Amino acid sequence: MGRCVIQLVTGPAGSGKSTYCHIMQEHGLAMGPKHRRRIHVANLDPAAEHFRYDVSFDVRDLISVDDVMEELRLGPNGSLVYCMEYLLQNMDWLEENLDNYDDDEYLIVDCPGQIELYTHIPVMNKIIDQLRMWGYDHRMVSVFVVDATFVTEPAKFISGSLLALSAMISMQLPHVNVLSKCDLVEEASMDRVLEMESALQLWDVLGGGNRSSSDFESIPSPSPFRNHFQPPASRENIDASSLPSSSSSSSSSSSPSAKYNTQQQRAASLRRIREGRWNRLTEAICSLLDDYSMVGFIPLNINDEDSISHVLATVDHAIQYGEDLEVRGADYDDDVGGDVE
Ligand SMILES: Nc1nc2c(ncn2[C@@H]2O[C@H](COP(=O)(O)OP(=O)(O)OP(=O)(O)O)[C@@H](O)[C@H]2O)c(=O)[nH]1
Repeated sequence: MGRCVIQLVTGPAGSGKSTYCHIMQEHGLAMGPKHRRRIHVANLDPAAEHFRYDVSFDVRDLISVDDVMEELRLGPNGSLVYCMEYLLQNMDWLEENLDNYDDDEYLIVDCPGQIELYTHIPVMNKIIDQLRMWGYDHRMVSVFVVDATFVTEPAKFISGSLLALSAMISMQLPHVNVLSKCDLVEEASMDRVLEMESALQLWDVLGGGNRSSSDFESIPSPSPFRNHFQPPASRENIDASSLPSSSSSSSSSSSPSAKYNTQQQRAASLRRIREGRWNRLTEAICSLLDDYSMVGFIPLNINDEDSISHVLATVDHAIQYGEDLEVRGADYDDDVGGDVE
């Protein structure tokens, strides 16, 4: 019984996990003769509906969300949790399927994306622990897929980074974050995002920082960032005493439209104060991500073979897959008289 290499593919719903699995399977077969690799793909998502890859084994043969919803009359989320706990109690099913692969084989597992399965009800972590006990400890890598549109808006960028961080910490495996759907993001904008050296810098360029409108002239146009952000007023200029008070509204005018305008001004001032605080909190989170170099993303454009190769090479590197194959190269054989296997 061997211990194949396992890529566990996770990420939010709809982020492109199944597409990633399909693309990698096709890419493995399309690689040159020296590197060609048969990539097996298994589905571990009991709620999956359609996928385009060839499935090696499928958890829905054991249990599916549809069956649980029908038989136990649970909702979709409760059914998913039930299915994963059922899998945990029937791990011999998984062991039997994994036993079909040898040491040199490569398996990608399309996992459910719900973050609750990794944090609140850490059922996926228990499955990973069991895999460790079966001897896959140094044979597993996690690939977290995030939609590229996540990094083109400040709030989504922070949310995506924290989700990726949370997945990395909970799974405790070599970890690669993949930015999917890069073909859908305008090239100029994507290049600019990828040029950024830090989360803080990216946050600033996306318009999250406390900046003046002139700073935004440097963002190339057309750019999705420009549409999504109106720079907030400077924090220093806002304090509670500057807010229009309700008493001033009655003294200035008693007409309904004047009252309405004053209320609008007050609401706008309060919103600016909140934005100032929110920016400071977000900057602190970005600094934390930067200080510990915790989150990075590898872009994936499924229409570009070089991009797919780069992602696969990065994942291989994270798990040191293929390092033992390097010594078999022709150059090395020549150097040592061809004695080395
Ligand atoms: N253009 C483009 N579309 C993509 C890409 N990746 C995924 N999609 C589309 O995004 C949608 C969701 O993709 P899936 O691969 O099913 O995403 P998923 O994460 O497996 O989804 P769930 O398993 O339902 O959570 C589908 O319509 C895909 O065709 C990509 O790289 N480029």
